[in-house]
Amino acid sequence: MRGRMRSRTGKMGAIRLAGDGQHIESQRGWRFDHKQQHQHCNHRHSLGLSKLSGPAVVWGKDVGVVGHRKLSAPPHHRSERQLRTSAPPFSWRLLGIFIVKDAMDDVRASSAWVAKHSSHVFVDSSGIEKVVETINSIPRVNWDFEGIHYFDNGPLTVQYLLVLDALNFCFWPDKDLSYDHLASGLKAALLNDKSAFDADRLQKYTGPQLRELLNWPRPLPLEDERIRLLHEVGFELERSFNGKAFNIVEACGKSAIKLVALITRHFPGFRDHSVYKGHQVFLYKRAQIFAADLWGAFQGQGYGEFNDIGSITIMADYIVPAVLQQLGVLKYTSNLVKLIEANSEIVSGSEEEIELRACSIYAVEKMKELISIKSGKQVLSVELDLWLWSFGIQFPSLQHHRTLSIYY
Ligand SMILES: Nc1nc2c(c(CN[C@H]3C=C[C@H](O)[C@@H]3O)cn2[C@@H]2O[C@H](COP(=O)(O)O)[C@@H](O)[C@H]2O)c(=O)[nH]1
Repeated sequence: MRGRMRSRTGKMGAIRLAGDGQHIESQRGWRFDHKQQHQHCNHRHSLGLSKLSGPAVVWGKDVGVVGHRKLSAPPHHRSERQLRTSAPPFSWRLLGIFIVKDAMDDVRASSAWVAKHSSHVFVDSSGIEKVVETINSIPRVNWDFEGIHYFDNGPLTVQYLLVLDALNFCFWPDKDLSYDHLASGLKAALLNDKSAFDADRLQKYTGPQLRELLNWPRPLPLEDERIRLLHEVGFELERSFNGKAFNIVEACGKSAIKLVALITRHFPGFRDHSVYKGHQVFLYKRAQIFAADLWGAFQGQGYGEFNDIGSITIMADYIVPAVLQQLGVLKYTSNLVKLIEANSEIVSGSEEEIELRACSIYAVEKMKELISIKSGKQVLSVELDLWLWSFGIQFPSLQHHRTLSIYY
């Protein structure tokens, strides 16, 4: 497996996973060993990173290497430029190696596969045409249209959004609970105590403490899972990213694709995938919404600047499929209609559940293509998602499918 790494100086160095599966090697003479935790790296082109020390990711085309880098010689008598050019000895603690794939290509391709083989949910192309003909332009919905999110234009907002999206799932079992309670509850908690989402604190919350933080009077749906995921986020943030979510974003060089790859690589709770008719399907709802939320909150600037924001698909949750069905874009079998109307639980990982989510992604990708053909306008899936979702939540009577899931 081969890839290429671009250093900060713009020079290219090939990196590859060695045949023994134990080493990452570069043409420029550095080598990581899985077995040894500490490596010395003396080549000035080898890391190509913006910082001299701290958590860092080296990106190749196919391989990513996550590490924590420390200067082992004191830098007091050298300028930063000298340090870069005179090959200082870095100590590099290897944290992980992962295969870089275009996660959103996986989402798009596997959703299309499901749509082609589906048995319970069908994408109606005439329904898509009607929607595209009826709406002259997609209404622009402001990201924080509800005014419920924390925003300070800095790193704490990134920390807030990661915690928010780690818990952004399955509100429906409590009929009074919604996403708004989570977003505004976490905001109030942070305004009250700026250290509430520090990595060490995240690892210690209990169910009752989370309820208290959100000012929610009774156990939350899937509360144990929510606590497990909070701990996971705190632990991995501390282990690999100096406790700070902005380090994850900074490591991705303005790429949403890399961000989704890194998040799903490091935080198993975000790895939203399943097996459908023997085929692996990737939907990555919460990982993608984290990128979308950054983009929306920071208005495409700073921590929200992604050169490839167009690669994100819609976020397959339980609201958007219901809206698409109302619009005539999705058609269900009568059995599935009965299940949804009776509020029966649809098992997580069942064909029905995967089809509902994957066909929604596929349908909106098709809608996007048609808009581009008809009007020449390039709309983003993120924009279509926010439009469909904000439309759906205005109708509390909208009947959606009910699956107990940590993914959405
Ligand atoms: N596709 C999609 N699904 C989304 C969101 C959001 C919130 N995004 C915020 C970002 C900017 C805006 O200001 C939004 O406030 C939540 N959800 C999902 O909805 C469900 C909750 O529904 P209910 O129980 O009625 O609150 C649940 O699965 C949740 O994960 C979205 O944007 N797109």
